Amino acid sequence: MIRTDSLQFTYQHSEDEILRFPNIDLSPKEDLLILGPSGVGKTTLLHMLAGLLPLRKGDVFIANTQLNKLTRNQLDNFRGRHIGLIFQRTYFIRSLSVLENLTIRERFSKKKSDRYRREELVMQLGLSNLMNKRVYQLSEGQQQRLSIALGVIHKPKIILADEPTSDLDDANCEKVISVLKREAQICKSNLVIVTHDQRVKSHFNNQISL
Ligand SMILES: Nc1ncnc2c1ncn2[C@@H]1O[C@H](COP(=O)(O)OP(=O)(O)OP(=O)(O)O)[C@@H](O)[C@H]1O
Repeated sequence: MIRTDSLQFTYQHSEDEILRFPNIDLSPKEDLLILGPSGVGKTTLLHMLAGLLPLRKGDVFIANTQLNKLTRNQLDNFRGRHIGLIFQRTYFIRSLSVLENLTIRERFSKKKSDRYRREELVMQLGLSNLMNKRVYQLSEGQQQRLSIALGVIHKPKIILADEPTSDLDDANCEKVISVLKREAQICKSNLVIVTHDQRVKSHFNNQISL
């Protein structure tokens, strides 16, 4: 469940540009596609939903937790446990293996490590044979699939994906969307995608445009 109320954001040194966002109200397991042209504030909104940007105006509730009522530590713990982030630019530990990156992400969530879940997920994403490779040895496409695995391994309550398909050909775009939807179903989470990729539109009924 995700609910936002009267969200606004202004970046420091850009005080004349106020970004205003429509309210969001998602029931458990509901998907949302957020569309909009470059610069309109899609990434900013996603970062506010993830508690990565301070909420100066407006509220975000995730599974009945009001993000702006949490202390910094509580917010970090909440994000680690309950939010799955798939960024445009991914943050791996490049000198470690695929398996080590996944294990660290699992540990960070403070949830019990689930070997079956990990093996099933990497198989779905075609990463099973790459578990002992270091991240710098992977191709771009393999790294992108790993970023999805890292975003969902801990079964988050919400999965937030920023432009997950923008650099992909049509076949891989379809594949990534179906993997994300399937993971959201398995994790019983809300899936929120922000994109300007019009190919993704037909896959989601629930859409807002910024
Ligand atoms: N750190 C920052 N400091 C100041 N302004 C910023 C900062 N980050 C983003 N902005 C500005 O805020 C606005 C919204 O940016 P944002 O990245 O959220 O847009 P977007 O819709 O995700 O764009 P894109 O599709 O190109 O990724 C833009 O005008 C951008 O220039």
